[in-house]
Amino acid sequence: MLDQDLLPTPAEVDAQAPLSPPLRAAIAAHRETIAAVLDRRDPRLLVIVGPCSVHDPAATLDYAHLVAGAAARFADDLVVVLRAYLEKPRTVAGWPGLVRDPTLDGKGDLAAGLRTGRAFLVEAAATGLPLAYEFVDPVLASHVADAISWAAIGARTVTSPPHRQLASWLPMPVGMKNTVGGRVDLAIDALRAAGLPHVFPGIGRDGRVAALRSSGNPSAHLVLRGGPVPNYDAASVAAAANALTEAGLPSRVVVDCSHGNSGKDHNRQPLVLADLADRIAGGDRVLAGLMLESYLSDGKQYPDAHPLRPDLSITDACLGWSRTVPLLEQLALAAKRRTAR
Ligand SMILES: O=C[C@H](O)[C@H](O)COP(=O)(O)O
Ligand SMILES: C=C(OP(=O)(O)O)C(=O)O
Repeated sequence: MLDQDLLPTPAEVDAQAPLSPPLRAAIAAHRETIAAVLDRRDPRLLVIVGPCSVHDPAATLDYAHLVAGAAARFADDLVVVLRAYLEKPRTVAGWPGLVRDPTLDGKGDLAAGLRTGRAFLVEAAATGLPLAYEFVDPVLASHVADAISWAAIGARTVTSPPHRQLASWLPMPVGMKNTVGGRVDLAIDALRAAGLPHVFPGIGRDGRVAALRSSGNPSAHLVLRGGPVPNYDAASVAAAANALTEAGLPSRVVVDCSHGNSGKDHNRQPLVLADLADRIAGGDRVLAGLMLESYLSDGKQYPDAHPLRPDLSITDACLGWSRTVPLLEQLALAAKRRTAR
């Protein structure tokens, strides 16, 4: 029995689910808008919102249309980006995401996962929303990167040199998360590495292993996601901003209201957000953006639930859409007040 399956190349998945020229132009414009928010050339607030993971593409597209409606409504004050996460980094083990296990049964049909995932990204991009993606496996980056407008290097991979080098090559702003243990200094090391040019092995469009050459990511930034204790409070954000300045980096941060900042309790996300919204309304300009884990319905289910609900997260618990809309309103008002100051 063969112990390997050949995967479609980036060019092959692109040919099956291509991005049209207008969509490519829209993605280029989204990347520039997000970079402008991070540079304070655009006074709006970045809001990265969406499910922990995509397990049902059709239901996630329904959710994306709701987000697109809200994004248009709040466009004067917010730049809303959809979490379109197709790979999940697990602490030990667990469902690794749609690309790695599209049938959710452990079969690991990566070829199908890449095709399904790519088709989802193209449809999600067609809603007009910028897409956010955590690049978990650098080998798969070239299959999806052209559809993505904001990237994360996550808390479990931020210390990895291949991920830092990948970030230096990715053509969109990349958020580096502090580690699971709460280390912000290691994320700052990652930002410094991502800002530099590198030559490193990766997968080219034809699927061959290639020497990729990067010129450094000009829009890499810090994402505070909490650790054993939260780090969204004013003192932690100020300490992170000082550390960024000392490292010669721009002092702007994105704060993740979920993960270590919510203790993985989705009911705490609105409390975290309310605190941040107050500070933004009060004129805090270090806070460039926020992340929220939100989906159609509130909470989560186990991935082996029968029947599996399309509208409920199978990884981290999310806020339901009806609880998300008032939070977007709150953030839009806070951003408007900050701009008016
Ligand atoms: O964001 C999702 C999870 O927090 C991440 O993939 C880790 O999950 P785990 O600790 O349940 O493996
Ligand atoms: C896994 C995630 O975050 P973190 O790396 O902060 O745990 C995520 O955002 O899905």
